[in-house]
Amino acid sequence: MDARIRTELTIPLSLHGFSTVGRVFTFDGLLDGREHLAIGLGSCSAAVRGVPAAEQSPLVRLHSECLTGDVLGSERCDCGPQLHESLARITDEGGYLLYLRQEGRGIGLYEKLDAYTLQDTGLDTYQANLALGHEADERDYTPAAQMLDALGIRRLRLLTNNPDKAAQLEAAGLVIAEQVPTTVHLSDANARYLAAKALRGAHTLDVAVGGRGGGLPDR
Ligand SMILES: Nc1nc2c(ncn2[C@@H]2O[C@H](COP(=O)(O)OP(=O)(O)OP(=O)(O)O)[C@@H](O)[C@H]2O)c(=O)[nH]1
Ligand SMILES: [Zn+2]
Repeated sequence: MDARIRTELTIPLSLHGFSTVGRVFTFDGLLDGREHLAIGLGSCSAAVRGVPAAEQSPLVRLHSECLTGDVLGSERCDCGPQLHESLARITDEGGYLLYLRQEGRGIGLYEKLDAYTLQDTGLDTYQANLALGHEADERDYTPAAQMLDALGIRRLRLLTNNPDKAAQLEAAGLVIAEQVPTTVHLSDANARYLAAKALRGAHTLDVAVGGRGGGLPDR
């Protein structure tokens, strides 16, 4: 199914003292009917329609919504610092941040918070999803592929440590010229979470082999 750009507009952005300008795109025809956004930054903050993008490889981040991390600054996960890092790096190199409405790896906010309460009893982030009757990760990046297609992007550099994002975009026909890792934003509060991602979620996080104080715990 094809999607098309519905609206584009320029919005000045400021987060944790970092200011930039975003070209914000909305879409019609996205597979899951959710209100995902694409934000063009740096050299991609100007209108892009009609620009041949075939030979370009913009830096692209698929950022899954995390209200607790992105908005409230929760330290249980690394989403807030990753969002900040992504805005800065993409502004610098030129590309897009796709803000995907996939709260809680696709299970929604209330279910994620229920999963947090289970994690407080000892389950890891994936076990908690399963205990609630969900998949460990329910995200489908088909709408992201549709958005990139609507923006005229066929080839990109993907800012992620999650190989599933690259695999799903490639399966949708996009060319991943490079998988660019994000910084590992490790803190005492998110150490168990990042360890679970590295050990059980196959994320390519250097913390799995080192970390602070002799390495991360097993969950
Ligand atoms: N179900 C659930 N979702 C979580 C939890 N912690 C964070 N999330 C959600 O996970 C998503 C972010 O996924 P991450 O695993 O941090 O990162 P990623 O997007 O898979 O990979 P990167 O591109 O490397 O950052 C957001 O939608 C968060 O709301 C948790 O404990 N349980
Ligand atoms: Zn988060």
